[in-house]
Amino acid sequence: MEFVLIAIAILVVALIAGVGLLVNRGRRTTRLDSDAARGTTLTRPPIAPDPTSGATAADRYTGPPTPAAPTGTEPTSPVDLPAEPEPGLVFDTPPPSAGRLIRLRSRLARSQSSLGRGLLTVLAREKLTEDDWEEVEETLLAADVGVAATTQIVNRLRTQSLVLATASGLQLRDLVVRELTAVLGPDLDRTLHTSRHDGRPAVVLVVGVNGAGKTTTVGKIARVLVGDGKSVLLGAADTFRAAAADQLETWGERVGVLTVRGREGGDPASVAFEAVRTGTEAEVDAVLVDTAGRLHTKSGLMDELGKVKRVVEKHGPVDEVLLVLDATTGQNGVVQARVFTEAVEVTGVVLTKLDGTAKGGIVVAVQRELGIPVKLIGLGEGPDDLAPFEPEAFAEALVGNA
Ligand SMILES: Nc1nc2c(ncn2[C@@H]2O[C@H](COP(=O)(O)OP(=O)(O)OP(=O)(O)O)[C@@H](O)[C@H]2O)c(=O)[nH]1
Repeated sequence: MEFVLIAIAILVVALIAGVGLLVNRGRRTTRLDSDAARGTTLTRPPIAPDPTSGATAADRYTGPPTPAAPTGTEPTSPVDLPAEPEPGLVFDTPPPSAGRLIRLRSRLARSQSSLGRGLLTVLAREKLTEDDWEEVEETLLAADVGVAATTQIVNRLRTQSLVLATASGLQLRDLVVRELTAVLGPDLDRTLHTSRHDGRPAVVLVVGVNGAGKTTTVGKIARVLVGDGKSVLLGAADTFRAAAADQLETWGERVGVLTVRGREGGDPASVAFEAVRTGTEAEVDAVLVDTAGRLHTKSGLMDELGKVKRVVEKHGPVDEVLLVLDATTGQNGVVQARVFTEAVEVTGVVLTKLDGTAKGGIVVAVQRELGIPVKLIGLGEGPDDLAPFEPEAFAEALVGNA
């Protein structure tokens, strides 16, 4: 009887070990060296062993493949070994970011039909009455453009009533595109600071409320940068939710970039610090740090965010603090944003889920009320559904074809 019990116990242990090995296949998480924050680990993408030495390629891996440097210039990263995926595994090669808004413009269909089409339908009427102008105003307000910008657009269109009366469909469309572009802040600086400078990587901190799309956005930005030929390292400073770190590692592994993560419930500032330290040693172009979602109404959590930034700044200034806002939350996003800007100096907004709303005008309200440029927009759940924000292309997409 005893033998049977012992045999069963051995079988169970062997089974658990086998399942563990299968689950972890392809994921290499190693503890960082002794001066790393307690419990912080580094996940390397799965890559093939180097047959010429005892060490595996993973041991020597320092970043994703570096694109060929133009002749006469030095490569920016010390990568001496192109990362080769394990046999059967291939890193994704994301498309470059240029022109994405135009390619993804159909995702704005809901805003296009209610805002763009709505405006054109009213303005095309033969003689515009007071009721018609009220309808124009309501259309803009319903799309969350905001009161100030709505007044500006209506006033400018009214002064052009004579032009409107004789305009062709195409001229009318161009006029509406022009007026929408004007309120979208065409002159704001939307540069995403993700290039190495002063011998260190650019550091990007991503913040926002729960479920806004932060982790997804960090993953998408990593793909944009890899697609544009840059080397990246990810920091999973969302220690609140282990699944968020897993999610980020998966994004990283798909394009061959490293992820630094911490223990669940650990200190997010330590993880962020370690991520920047590791990225600096690996000489990557940019370190992207994901933070936990936090309610703007919880002052303790907002203080924690301030601490994460201060600790990271021990390495040097943070280059970008991107606030991720869910476009479907409408004007509430503006309220959230105001509180976040009090805790950390936000340098740009990423407006996600614009594909799922008819309120594309929220871009205008966010920028005007906060004075912070929208730098990127999320247009879907797909890995490459993130586009740099371009006012004119956005206005064109909202209005559609005449
Ligand atoms: N339709 C659409 N969905 C999006 C977009 N961006 C993110 N999502 C989805 O939004 C959900 C939440 O995204 P996460 O990235 O997990 O959000 P988070 O802010 O990191 O969440 P917490 O860590 O809980 O705070 C996911 O289902 C994403 O696929 C977008 O641009 N469009």
